[in-house]
Amino acid sequence: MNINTLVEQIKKKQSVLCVGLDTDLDKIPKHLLKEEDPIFAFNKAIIDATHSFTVAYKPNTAFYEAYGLKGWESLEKTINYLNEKHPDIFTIADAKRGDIGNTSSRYAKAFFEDLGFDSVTTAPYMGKDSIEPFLAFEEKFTIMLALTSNPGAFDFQTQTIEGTELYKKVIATSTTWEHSERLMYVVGATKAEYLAEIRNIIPNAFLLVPGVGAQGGSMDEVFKYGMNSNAGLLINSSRGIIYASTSEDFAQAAATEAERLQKQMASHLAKLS
Ligand SMILES: O=c1ccn([C@@H]2O[C@H](COP(=O)(O)O)[C@@H](O)[C@H]2O)c(=O)[nH]1
Repeated sequence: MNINTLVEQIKKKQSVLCVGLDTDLDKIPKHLLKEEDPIFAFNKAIIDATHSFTVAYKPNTAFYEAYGLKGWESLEKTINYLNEKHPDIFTIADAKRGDIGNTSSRYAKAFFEDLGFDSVTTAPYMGKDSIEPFLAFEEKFTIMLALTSNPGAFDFQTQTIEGTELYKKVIATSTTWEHSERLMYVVGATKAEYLAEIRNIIPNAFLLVPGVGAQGGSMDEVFKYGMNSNAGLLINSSRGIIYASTSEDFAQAAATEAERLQKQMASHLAKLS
């Protein structure tokens, strides 16, 4: 996808909402378990109910890989459904990959070419040659973990090395790589107070921000410190939306929660031209 399409969608829908499809057979409504593919049936119902409030969907691949071949088929059906029905909605494979170059190039092929996602999340710990194979793909985006939402982010990411916090060094270094314009960054909503400094390093990049809702991050703080002139944000909610109800009314409840978040976002996005 072209970045302009994403920005147009944000302005049109007055939303930066990303719905996380972390679909768990132990949590979805029991009546769906009799379907041939309960995971896809659930995802389809969630997509049908929420697409007008959202600009992105993010299946976390762990929830599909956990069910082996069947899970991978559900993931493939989900991305095919999104690409056919909603080609203007941005798709994220939350897979957190990254390996030596020739292995990373296989991951990039799998998510960008074979499955057809617009973007994939990557872990930058192995450095430039582990990320470059993803950046080689035109009109695809590589979303690098920068400052994550979990408590363990303080173990390494915020540690100071030679006078600079590691996450800042990672972000700044990545801006020197070829095709760095195809990079986006994960910053947890639970770390919103760090966003102003992150914006000093990458004023124009899009940030994928998980951690509102179940993890306790504040959406208002994310907008306050992280918004740029294109919005520059994709704010993810997974459990808060898809499990808003675990009964037969789950899709309607998901739509109600997605609309509530979209309205909150619209009040901030109104400031954009
Ligand atoms: O720093 C990170 C990176 C990724 N995630 C993922 O986002 C969703 C969050 O789910 P919620 O249910 O809205 O808490 C999930 O897929 C995580 O693996 C993250 O939370 N933090």
